[in-house]
Amino acid sequence: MPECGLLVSAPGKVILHGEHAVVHGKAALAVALGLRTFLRLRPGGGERLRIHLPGVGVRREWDVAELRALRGRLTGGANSPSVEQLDTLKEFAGIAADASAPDSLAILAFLYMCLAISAKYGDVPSVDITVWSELPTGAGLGSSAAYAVCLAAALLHACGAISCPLKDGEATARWTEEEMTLINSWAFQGERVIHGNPSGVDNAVGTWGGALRYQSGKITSLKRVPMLRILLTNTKVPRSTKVLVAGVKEKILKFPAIMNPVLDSIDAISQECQSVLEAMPTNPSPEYYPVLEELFDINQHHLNVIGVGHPSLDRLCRVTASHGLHSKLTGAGGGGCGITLLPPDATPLAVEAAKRDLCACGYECWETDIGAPGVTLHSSSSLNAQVLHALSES
Ligand SMILES: Nc1ncnc2c1ncn2[C@@H]1O[C@H](COP(=O)(O)OP(=O)(O)O)[C@@H](O)[C@H]1O
Ligand SMILES: C[C@@](O)(CCOP(=O)(O)O)CC(=O)O
Ligand SMILES: [Mg+2]
Repeated sequence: MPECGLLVSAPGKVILHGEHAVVHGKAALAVALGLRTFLRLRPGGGERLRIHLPGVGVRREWDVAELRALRGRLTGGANSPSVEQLDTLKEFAGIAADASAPDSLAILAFLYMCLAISAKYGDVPSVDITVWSELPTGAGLGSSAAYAVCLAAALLHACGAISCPLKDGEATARWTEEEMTLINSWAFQGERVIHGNPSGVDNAVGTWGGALRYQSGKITSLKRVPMLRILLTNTKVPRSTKVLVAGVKEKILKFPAIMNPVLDSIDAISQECQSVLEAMPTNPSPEYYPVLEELFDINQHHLNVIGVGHPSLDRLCRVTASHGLHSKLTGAGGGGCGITLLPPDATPLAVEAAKRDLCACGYECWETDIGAPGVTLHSSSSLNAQVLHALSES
């Protein structure tokens, strides 16, 4: 156990193309966002394990000996959470069998990861863990994966399975490729608890950062990523990734001959978009944008066809179109966030007018950097004093 504790962070993500299709073996293009989730781990007292998750209103603690005994009861499941294991954890934590509330899923993912990691690499650590985020929860920006990546890194570190790469005087450090692969694989298990059947793209972006193509577990960095300006809009309509992913599966099973070609088409959109992005100079001129915009429009229609649209997202697309801008949903859809491409020749006036009209719908919108670094270890002194203050207040 690190004497002085540790602070880790992982970014959220934006899927440019391929959400849902990626669950069914198609390609997705995703970029890391400049909005992050942070986890602080400190040595605990009195053989207790405490978690504080202000984003989902959770403050819980357990006896380490009790968790060890619970771990002994979690047989089966091999390398992924089984229904029986999750039922045992729900019973232990007092969570209803069909619970899908944010706090329940967060506790369940934590308990599963903590017990599975400690069973493999060491003892249940006596620590205090606090997780907070700049990302909206359940809005399509991969908050679940950023949470799972932070937990994986911190718990693997606490159990001694990965090193402390931070050198004296450094503000941040990254783990080795091998260690990141391990973090990513455990984060995927955490995503499984929250999503049911995740593709793995979100935890891959949370771990590796940057911009990548993901298909059936294969992660490829994009050769070149132009400076894309993207406007993010949160419709604030709540939805659950797990429910939406399950709905798409049902539709594919019901209408395979109709739905599979749509997924193939989404796959082709991802390929086409990747070719355009890799051909674009870092500071792209407007000529590349009409194709990117058309791909956004086509994919948005496809996502409606597979049943993950929402009137709030239709409205978002209509509002931005009235200012000559093109949008699509991002992430699981059904509400949550949309992305709007901001070409270099979009006038500041048009962008401001679009933002104003989106806000008038009750949406929240903001521009953020893309291609941010993946999971990162921070020196505790680099933590913004204000954030610490906010945490102590929450
Ligand atoms: N900061 C956080 N603290 C605790 N749990 C979190 C946090 N962020 C996300 N989660 C978990 O992830 C779930 C949201 O995941 P999901 O429905 O996949 O939406 P998204 O990943 O798009 O934000 C929440 O219900 C909660 O269980
Ligand atoms: C819909 C999906 O493609 C992305 C889900 O992203 P989010 O949880 O809505 O941020 C599911 C997945 O890839 O596991
Ligand atoms: Mg998610």
